Amino acid sequence: MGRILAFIYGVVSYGMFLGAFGYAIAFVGDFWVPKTINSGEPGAFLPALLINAGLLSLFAVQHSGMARPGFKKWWTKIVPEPIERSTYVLLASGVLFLLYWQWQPLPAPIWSVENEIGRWILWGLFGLGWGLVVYTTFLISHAHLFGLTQVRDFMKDRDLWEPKFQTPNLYSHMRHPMMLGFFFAFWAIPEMTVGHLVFSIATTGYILVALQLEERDLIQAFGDRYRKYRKEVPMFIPRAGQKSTVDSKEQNTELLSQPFDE
Ligand SMILES: C[S@@+](CC[C@H](N)C(=O)[O-])C[C@H]1O[C@@H](n2cnc3c(N)ncnc32)[C@H](O)[C@@H]1O
Repeated sequence: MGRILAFIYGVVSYGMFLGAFGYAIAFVGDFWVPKTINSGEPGAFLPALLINAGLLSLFAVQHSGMARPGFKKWWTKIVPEPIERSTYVLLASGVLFLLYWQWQPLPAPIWSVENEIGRWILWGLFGLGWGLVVYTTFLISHAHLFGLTQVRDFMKDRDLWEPKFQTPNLYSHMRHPMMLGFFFAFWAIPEMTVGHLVFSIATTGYILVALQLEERDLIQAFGDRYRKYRKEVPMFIPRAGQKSTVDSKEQNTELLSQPFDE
């Protein structure tokens, strides 16, 4: 019974993520949904800025803090390991909904692209960015990233599957294609407002810091193979004719068996 409930919990958390992710596209793009990054009655500048900074900080602390091995080691004493990722996904989605709800608009324009072709190019890059984010989740493991593999394995009474070091497809040319997608999604905007600029600068800064933490954990888990990959493959901008020579099939099993050790 507990295993079925855990599975249902995982699926519900995943549904919340889908809602939060879909809403993010319209929120950032300023279309379709009732509350967007620029909609609502603007208030005083400083309080609005502080509220937005608080919302973004809450997201950053939850998102990066709860992803650290040290935190997981402690957290899984309270939350059972099979639903740890689903709980992370659920809380991240909840924080995102709070951000959409409480975000304060700062609608003063920074730039406005009037040229029709220029606008289409920017919207194209915006769409490409979100598409890249979705696509890359499937390259490593979509189901594991959002906790579905874990609850399925638990329901079927199997050992929990851990993702291995991988360099498939785009990952053999750049280390962080998903974050590159977010950069396009956050910056390729024909009508840039002060509020949107605050959002784009803060999220870009956050991603650059969060990636340092992620890579530290990847080195901890995969050792020299990740170090070599890091030397060969740039973070975002691929080098012509160059790709990773690290064999991601050859697994570093002794390190992977202790993913929570720091
Ligand atoms: C949200 S994904 C982002 C991946 C990457 N930073 C990107 O921008 O494409 C984060 C998860 O991917 C995992 N990850 C990142 N690169 C990986 C790789 N080459 N092989 C396996 N897992 C990886 C991290 O350990 C983390 O659990």
